[in-house]
Amino acid sequence: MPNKQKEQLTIVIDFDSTFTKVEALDELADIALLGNPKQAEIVSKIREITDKGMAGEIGFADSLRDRVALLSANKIHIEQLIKFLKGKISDSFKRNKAFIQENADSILIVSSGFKDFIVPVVEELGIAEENVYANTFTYDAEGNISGYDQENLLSKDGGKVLLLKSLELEGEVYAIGDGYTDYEMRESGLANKFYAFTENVSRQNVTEKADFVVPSLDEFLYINGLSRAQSYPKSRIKVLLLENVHPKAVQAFKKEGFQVELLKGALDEEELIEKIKDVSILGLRSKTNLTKKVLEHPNASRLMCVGAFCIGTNQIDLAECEKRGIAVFNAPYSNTRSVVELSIGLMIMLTRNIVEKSNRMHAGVWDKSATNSYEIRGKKIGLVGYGNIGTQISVLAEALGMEVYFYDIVDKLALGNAKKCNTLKELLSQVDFVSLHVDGRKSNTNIIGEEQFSWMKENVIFLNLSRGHVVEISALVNAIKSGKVWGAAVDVFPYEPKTNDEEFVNDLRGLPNVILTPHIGGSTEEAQANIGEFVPSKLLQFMNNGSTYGSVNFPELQLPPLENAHRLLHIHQNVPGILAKINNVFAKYSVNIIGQYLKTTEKTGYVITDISKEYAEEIAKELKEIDNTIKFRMLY
Ligand SMILES: NC(=O)C1=CN([C@@H]2O[C@H](COP(=O)(O)OP(=O)(O)OC[C@H]3O[C@@H](n4cnc5c(N)ncnc54)[C@H](O)[C@@H]3O)[C@@H](O)[C@H]2O)C=CC1
Ligand SMILES: O=C(O)CCC(=O)C(=O)O
Repeated sequence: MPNKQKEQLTIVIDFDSTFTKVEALDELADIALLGNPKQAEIVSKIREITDKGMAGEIGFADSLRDRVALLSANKIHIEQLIKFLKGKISDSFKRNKAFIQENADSILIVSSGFKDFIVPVVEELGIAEENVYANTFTYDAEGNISGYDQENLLSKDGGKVLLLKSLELEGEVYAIGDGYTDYEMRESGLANKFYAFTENVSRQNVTEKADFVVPSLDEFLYINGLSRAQSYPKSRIKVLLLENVHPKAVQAFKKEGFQVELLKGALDEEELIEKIKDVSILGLRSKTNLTKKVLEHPNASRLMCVGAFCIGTNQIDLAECEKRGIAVFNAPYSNTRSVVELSIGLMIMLTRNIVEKSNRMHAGVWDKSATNSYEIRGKKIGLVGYGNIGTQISVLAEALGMEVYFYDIVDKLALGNAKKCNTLKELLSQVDFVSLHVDGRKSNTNIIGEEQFSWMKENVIFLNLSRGHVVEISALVNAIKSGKVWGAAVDVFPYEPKTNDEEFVNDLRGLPNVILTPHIGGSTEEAQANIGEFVPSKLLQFMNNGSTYGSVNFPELQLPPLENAHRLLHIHQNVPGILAKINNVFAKYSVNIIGQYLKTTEKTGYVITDISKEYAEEIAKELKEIDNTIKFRMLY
């Protein structure tokens, strides 16, 4: 973007918990006291003093003196600390290295910490030693810290104010920091504005005094119209994650600087309409329905992409999302193995009547007998749906000595010795186990009902780990009660409780040799951690560089990284002539196109154009105004 840098602006930046994520003296204590039996006690004492100082509860000079006295550190520890701190530079500072380097002359680091470790760290982003104002340690002959230069203004109470006064800066002075002493520069009138920096720490007594609260450096740069790494600060972009997705997902978005909210349970339509307000990225699992009604509500107007933290996407109105230029991603393989293992385990449990035996044991009944216990080896399993899950079960079941049959609406290659059936009836009428692994499309509603149970063999074992609406529950209940179905395992239900606090109500409750599980086919630590990484990575690629590779409803494009260019993303209805109109705008403004990518589906077109950094601001406006445009955004 054009650099609207202000004339004579000096930016005064704090070091601890601002430039870096941590309080350096606390970390130095950790390093220096390693192996000391009193380490925890001393470090906690130092942290307590730091916090009191930062909150303005004790004078700074006292806080510094007390902490240094507790340290017992030497030069070797300082070297270790520098290495550590270089890895702890705040994410938004790292992201905006270009701004910091270009403006290093007008940036001052003003800290009550110590130059000994601050200078090498800030130099990483191009800030020179002469722009660092901080304390200095004194050392004894062995290199142990013996104290600090007590003449330094920054070692005194109100040190930052004294220092700033002595500098006699001209022009505007903006101070950025997380502590009360940073605010004091504003209070004294020496800084024109104070920005409370909350990326790492947020203190109420500081934020409430600030002119602006900035969750990242991007936000500071955005507010002041300065050049920055993010076109729109991510701290202004809301991510809503539902259904207790894995903490890794929360971390992934937070690390990128987004505003993240995580809710434990699912939301119903009305609740979602309420919560989706201003949300750009939505993450959900199988229980939250993202319907047309939600999508067309004005509250959903900022929604850009959706992550299904699962395989199934039947809970999302994919067509409506596409129509609105919202890209949807899922995790097509991350929990496959978990469902497969559970299905195999359930088959064995049912065939051996284990649940009943276990329940009786808990009631004190020892019933050692082989009655109603069988092996699965040599039995026939029928897989309805031969996709990723169905085929993996096929391979494992065959390895266990089962004969595998499958039926799929799509022509699928048989793995191993599995036998393809041409109709559902052909499959159901000859197998001992029926296991459903179809997807949850609407047309699969009640594909197993009274008639289909009537085709099955007597004493069949029945499993549904696909979707609840695929099976007519009353028909299954009748089949179990009549003895047609000898055992059943059901993991998915037409209605599932929204949270763990809601009662599970279903006619399958209390029936013999029926294992009921709360939709946990994919709920293993491994699967959830995989999903928690995979889905955010797709959503972040979409947000950060426009890639839609792996999207389930959008033209798929894997884009190269954005380097030294602006990227213009234009989503439109797939009607003739849009590309020409887009390029006419570029031609009109003599824009140099570095790269252009186009992909369409039947209904939607997605054109990505990388242009050189000099451009006229009217271009974006004209591109947005092209007829049939659905969404437009710009990355740089
Ligand atoms: N219980 C749980 O926690 C989990 C449940 N699932 C469910 O399992 C489903 C299957 O997962 P994947 O195998 O990964 O999906 P997939 O898309 O690879 O396979 C589904 C297969 O079912 C076939 N199919 C669809 N309708 C059919 C019908 N009426 N008759 C016969 N075949 C039909 C499709 O052609 C496809 O081959 C998911 O869509 C999801 O609903 C997935 C993960 C966890
Ligand atoms: O874990 C979940 O919430 C849903 C799992 C599932 O059914 C899926 O992956 O499709």
